[in-house]
Amino acid sequence: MSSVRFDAVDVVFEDGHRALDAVILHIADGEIIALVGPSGSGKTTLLRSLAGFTAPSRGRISIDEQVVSSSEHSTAVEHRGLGMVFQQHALWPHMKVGENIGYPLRLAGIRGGDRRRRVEEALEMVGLAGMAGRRPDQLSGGQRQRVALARAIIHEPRVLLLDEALSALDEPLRASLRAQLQSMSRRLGLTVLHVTHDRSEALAVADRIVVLDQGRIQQIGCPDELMERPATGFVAQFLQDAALLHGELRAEGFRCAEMKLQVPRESISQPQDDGSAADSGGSRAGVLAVAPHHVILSPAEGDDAQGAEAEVVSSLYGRHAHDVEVSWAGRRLRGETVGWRPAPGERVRAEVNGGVFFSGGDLDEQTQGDHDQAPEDPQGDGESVQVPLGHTGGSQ
Ligand SMILES: Nc1ncnc2c1ncn2[C@@H]1O[C@H](COP(=O)(O)OP(=O)(O)OP(=O)(O)O)[C@@H](O)[C@H]1O
Repeated sequence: MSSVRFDAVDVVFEDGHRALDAVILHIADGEIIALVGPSGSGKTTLLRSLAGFTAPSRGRISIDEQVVSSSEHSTAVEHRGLGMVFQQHALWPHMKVGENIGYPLRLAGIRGGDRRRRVEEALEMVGLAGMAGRRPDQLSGGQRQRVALARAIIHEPRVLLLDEALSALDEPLRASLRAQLQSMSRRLGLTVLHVTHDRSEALAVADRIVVLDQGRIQQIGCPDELMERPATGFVAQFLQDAALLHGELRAEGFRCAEMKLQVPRESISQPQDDGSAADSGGSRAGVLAVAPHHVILSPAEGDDAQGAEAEVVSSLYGRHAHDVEVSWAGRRLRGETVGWRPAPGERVRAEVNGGVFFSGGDLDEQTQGDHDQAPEDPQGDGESVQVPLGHTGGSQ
């Protein structure tokens, strides 16, 4: 329904913490944007500053070219024309479902049959037709969340803001609501800003994904772009659980001396290609981001066993491919196996058949987050490992 612009927005809290740092983000009318990043990266702050709950310290936020937030001016929350859904569905327990959903219309002075008709339409839109007379405590968690969604869209918001709106739901309900959300947003032409911890959800529903880290935008792009051309090692690690290997890129390929690893040049992509010294016979130091699909594992004793020896650390079942973590020359790498699932402790052969190279990459010790002796990521989702790579994208 509307376009949104963040122009060089900083948010610095009273204690001096900079939660948003020079954020530039232009969202087109009708676009679905997912906002992802590690805990504390500024996702909720970005959403709250668009909603009007948090004021920028610098820069401007506009909806449809109208400035709603700047350091001098702030449009009241209720006059921004936004719909919001949060993780915990905040329904009024004493009101029936229909009254909950119709409340924004009541405030706007829309009465009687017109209001009832629009409530029924909104209920139908979220798959709850005929439930207007129920009380919230007679609904399941997923149904309550859909009521919250219906209430957020009933007054045709300019922008729909979702903060972990599906996170409290279990699969497969979450998957079906995800699909419903996407098709409903398309049908209504809604502009959506969706904050989520769930990387696969972001890739599934969004037109473009914004990756935030420490208040700065690392990359903005459609799912294919982010997966195939991550702008930084951080993005590759965060979205794909890529391992970051230090080494040198030469004409013949990437070499990581520490792991005695050689990856052929033709299977390496370079987002920052700058007339490569390596192509002209020189070499460049940097980092190879190796995603799980680049790590080829095979049984140690097989006829066609190749590569280096590695030990299986964990082995998780996957519907399409099993998720196998190995310890290889003191490093932890995640790989995938199909039709064969090795057990923890088993010796396997490991090879790397590709990756994305980032030259320079002033990495500090935290990059070694997937080192054997480093503290492990407690959630196993890569989100608590922070990698400050020199290059920051911030591209549009
Ligand atoms: N009112 C505040 N005063 C000071 N610091 C704050 C305040 N609100 C948030 N922060 C800090 O700002 C940073 C960004 O917080 P924010 O809630 O936006 O992160 P997030 O990416 O949404 O995190 P999560 O995924 O854990 O919800 C965090 O370091 C947080 O501690």
